[in-house]
Amino acid sequence: MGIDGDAPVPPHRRFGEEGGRLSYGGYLRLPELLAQQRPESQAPDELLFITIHQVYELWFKLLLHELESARQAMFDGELWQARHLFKRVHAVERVMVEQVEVLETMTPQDFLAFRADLAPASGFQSVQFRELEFLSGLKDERYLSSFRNASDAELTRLGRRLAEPTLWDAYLTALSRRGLPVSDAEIMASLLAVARDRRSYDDLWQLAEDLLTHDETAALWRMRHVQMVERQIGTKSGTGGSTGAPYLRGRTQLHYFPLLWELRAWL
Ligand code: HEM
Ligand SMILES: N[C@@H](CC(=O)c1ccccc1NC=O)C(=O)O
Repeated sequence: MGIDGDAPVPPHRRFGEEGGRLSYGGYLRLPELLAQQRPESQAPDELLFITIHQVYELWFKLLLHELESARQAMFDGELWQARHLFKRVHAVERVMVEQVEVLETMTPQDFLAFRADLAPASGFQSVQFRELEFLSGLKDERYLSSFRNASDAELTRLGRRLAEPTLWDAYLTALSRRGLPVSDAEIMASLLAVARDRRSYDDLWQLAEDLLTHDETAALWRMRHVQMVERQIGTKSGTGGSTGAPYLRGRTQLHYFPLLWELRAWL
């Protein structure tokens, strides 16, 4: 209660100088961060190109952090916590899809002014992107060879991601904690049981839907990326040595959680 006896007053604290230890730029390491945009060419749009990729890599870093926590929450049976984190993951993923539009303000002519300077670098070599795929369940070891120029630390990270459990492994643990069998032969029946008995299993159902949304939004990004690629380089091959758009179109068919898609046919 407040001093006058009726209106409750929330406790609060006024912040002052606090010894002047932290500042905005110091806390956010802005001198370091803003020194990392260094174009290879004089082309005016290269700053945009670098900036957008760095922003993606920051989002990738956050996604890896949140998805690791969501995986742990599923292992621990704390499904509410996993769902809370997936909400954030989905929001970031939607931003990542929308952000493509910013790079599409660049004309192909302006891209060509610096594209040759980039080869053989390419998105192929994004370690964090591949980590996200591995963590989500798409473990394709063939990509390790595309990381010729990766540092030892990066290769170690990828190797660890290959070895560690995926989001799907964690979801299976969550199912079995509730007494549902998860062997290859029984998993579809368990998924169907969850779908058909929402009174008992709604949390598990909603969590499966969260996984599916993660899968779907990743596919949306791939589709958006390939549209941008066709707009920028048409049928040219990629600086990373692939066929370009045809290779990327093939990757839009991928699913992190194929059983959740297959489930639809059995419902
Ligand atoms: C002008 C814009 C862009 C063009 C023309 C482009 C083009 C390409 C091409 C042709 C590939 C296939 C690999 C190769 O042979 O090079 C590729 C792969 C990739 N790009 Fe881009 N890209 C663009 C922007 C971006 C952006 C903004 C990101 C965000 C990080 C990105 C991330 C990736 C990733 C992760 C891959 C690997 C995909 C996979 O293997 O499934 N790209 N890109
Ligand atoms: N692979 C692209 C070049 C490119 O987009 C790129 C080059 C260096 C670092 C990141 C890139 N982004 C995605 O592939 C191309 O073939 O034009």
